[in-house]
Amino acid sequence: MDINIEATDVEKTTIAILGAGAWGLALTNLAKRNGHKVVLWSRSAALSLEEALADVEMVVSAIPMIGVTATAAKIKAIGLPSDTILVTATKGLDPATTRTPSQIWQANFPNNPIVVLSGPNLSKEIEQGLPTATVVASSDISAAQAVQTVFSSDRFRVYTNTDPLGTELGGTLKNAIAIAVGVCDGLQLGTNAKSALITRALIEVIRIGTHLGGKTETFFGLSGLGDMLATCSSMLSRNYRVGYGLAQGKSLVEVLAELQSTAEGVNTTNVLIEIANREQIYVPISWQVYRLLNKEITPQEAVEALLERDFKAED
Ligand SMILES: NC(=O)C1=CN([C@@H]2O[C@H](COP(=O)(O)OP(=O)(O)OC[C@H]3O[C@@H](n4cnc5c(N)ncnc54)[C@H](O)[C@@H]3O)[C@@H](O)[C@H]2O)C=CC1
Ligand SMILES: O=C(CO)COP(=O)(O)O
Repeated sequence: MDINIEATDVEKTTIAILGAGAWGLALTNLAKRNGHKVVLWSRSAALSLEEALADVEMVVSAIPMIGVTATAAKIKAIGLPSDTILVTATKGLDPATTRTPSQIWQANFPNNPIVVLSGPNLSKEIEQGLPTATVVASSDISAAQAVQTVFSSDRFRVYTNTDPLGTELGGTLKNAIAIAVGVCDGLQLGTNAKSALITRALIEVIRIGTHLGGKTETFFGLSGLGDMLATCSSMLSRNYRVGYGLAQGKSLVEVLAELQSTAEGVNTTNVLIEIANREQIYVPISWQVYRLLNKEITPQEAVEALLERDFKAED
């Protein structure tokens, strides 16, 4: 049954949001607009992590992948009540362990409910008040519903889901694909090529994601196809802009310096290829992105390599 949530009707939650980047700020504004009490914490804040976490019912991590392991360890040392809901909004893979952020949080807090928040959520559009939807996924459905209540509004439609890993992997793996599609557009290969690339990339994401434990149907939802379409069609996507910039002949260092913001797809592609090599998963598109990012080929050679492969069936 659909429930229409009015901001004024719901109980107010005390929340710590970690990471004061574009996504942490957008999530803070969404929760505050619903009347929840939000403490926004960042590494440079005057407030200590311990102070930020005092008496909160929910912790939302919008920290980039690079900071997740250390932050989770710090919070573990501080200690959290086992009923505090941990929400992870990071889209990345840990280079040291190849784990997802939710797996890192769960390993540190085995008794706490963990919820993944992911969807087609370009933060700039959300900050402009434009409408979108997202997914909150957990094996603990009441925790997912609590997060749904915190963030839902007439501009931000939040769906629950019981496949946290699939939800998280959709949002993470599409960043490598957004780089590939940025290259495609940067080289002006046309709408047919872009459509073919996104469609074949979805098959690739499903192949990897289901191998790692996600459910096929999740990748056809908002956090899979939905997020892939958003990031593969917008200059607001940092990952897309990485590919676009490389196609224009810029170096990766130059492109990242211009962005001055997190593009998780660079690290994710490297970790993904480590996983694919280890577990023998066929990832032709991500493989070409990997070779391009590691200066083994040019953008043009990456396209040629994809088109020159052996004939195969569409599966
Ligand atoms: N911006 C967006 O539209 C969305 C971003 N995300 C994800 O959210 C995460 C954060 O992204 P953004 O906020 O956009 O990045 P950002 O580049 O705007 O901000 C990152 C923030 O994290 C801080 N930070 C950097 N290294 C850190 C560390 N080692 N420990 C703690 N904090 C550190 C930075 O000081 C900065 O405040 C990424 O995983 C991204 O994929 C997810 C959905 C939407
Ligand atoms: O994940 C995002 C939108 O859902 C943000 O994409 P970028 O990290 O590529 O900007």
